[in-house]
Amino acid sequence: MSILQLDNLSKRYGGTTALRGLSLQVEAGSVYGLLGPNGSGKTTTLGLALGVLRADGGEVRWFGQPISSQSKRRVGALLETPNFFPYLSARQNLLLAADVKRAAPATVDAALDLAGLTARQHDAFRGFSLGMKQRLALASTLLGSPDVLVLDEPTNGLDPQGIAEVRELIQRLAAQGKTIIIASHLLDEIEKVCTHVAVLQRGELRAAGPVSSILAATDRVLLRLDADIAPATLLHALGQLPWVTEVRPETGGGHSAVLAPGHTPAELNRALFASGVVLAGLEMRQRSLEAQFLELTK
Ligand SMILES: Nc1ncnc2c1ncn2[C@@H]1O[C@H](COP(=O)(O)OP(=O)(O)OP(=O)(O)O)[C@@H](O)[C@H]1O
Repeated sequence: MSILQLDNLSKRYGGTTALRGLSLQVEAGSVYGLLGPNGSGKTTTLGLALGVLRADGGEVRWFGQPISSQSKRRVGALLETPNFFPYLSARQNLLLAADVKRAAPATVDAALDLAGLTARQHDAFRGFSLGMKQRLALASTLLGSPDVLVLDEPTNGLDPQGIAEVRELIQRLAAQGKTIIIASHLLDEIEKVCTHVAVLQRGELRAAGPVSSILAATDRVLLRLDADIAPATLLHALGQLPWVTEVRPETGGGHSAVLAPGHTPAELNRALFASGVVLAGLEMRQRSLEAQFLELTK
């Protein structure tokens, strides 16, 4: 089922075009990452999706329908860090937040539990670590038990420990079946927690799909030859395969090459064998998402 569908969304701020015809679809149960450098339009996308900003063109549909107060109740959002009262406990802060949201006070217990804060619920917010503070912020989005969470840069400003805690929490929420939409400029974050990714650059969609297929789209394989086969023979054979590109010698020995989407290392092995090249080794060497991201957004 489609949870969120953005169709041809556009947004300008005065002379700045923040989004240009953005379309994407988030399916139920996915952890959908919006990845892009600063200023690429991630926050604008989330603001439009949540109905906090008005689009200049295009359409937003939640659960197959235009945004409504009913659909808003099913979505918990964390766009900026909420202001908690430093001297109040985690529990008291959440009870206040529940009151503002008109969420049942009973959902506070579930939110504390999911955020792993039950044992510290009576401690004052001011004594919390950065990670705990952010987990409390996430807990506040869970009030009212929304099906979907929308998080803008959820690990921004956290120390490594805090980042790990928040990532674990996001993974826990995903395992519970929540659909999660995360904007981030961190490749690592998207790679670690997301099932799907949309890459934005200057307000335009550059790539979208399952994280695994975006990774697989430019797989690099390492090829090692039997000692009695000349590298020139390999290079000639590779030159006959239009779906093999970027062939280069590797410093550690052997050659590497990139396979076009849809082609597998096994297929390469068969094709080389058919042209008389026997490989001593064939190893998958995925390029890091970082390299791809840099390439996509350069
Ligand atoms: N209120 C605003 N007024 C004018 N320009 C804006 C406004 N909000 C965003 N912009 C511009 O729109 C573009 C997209 O910004 P947006 O905040 O959506 O990007 P982002 O990817 O979320 O970046 P960041 O991570 O830095 O927030 C940028 O060029 C930004 O300067």
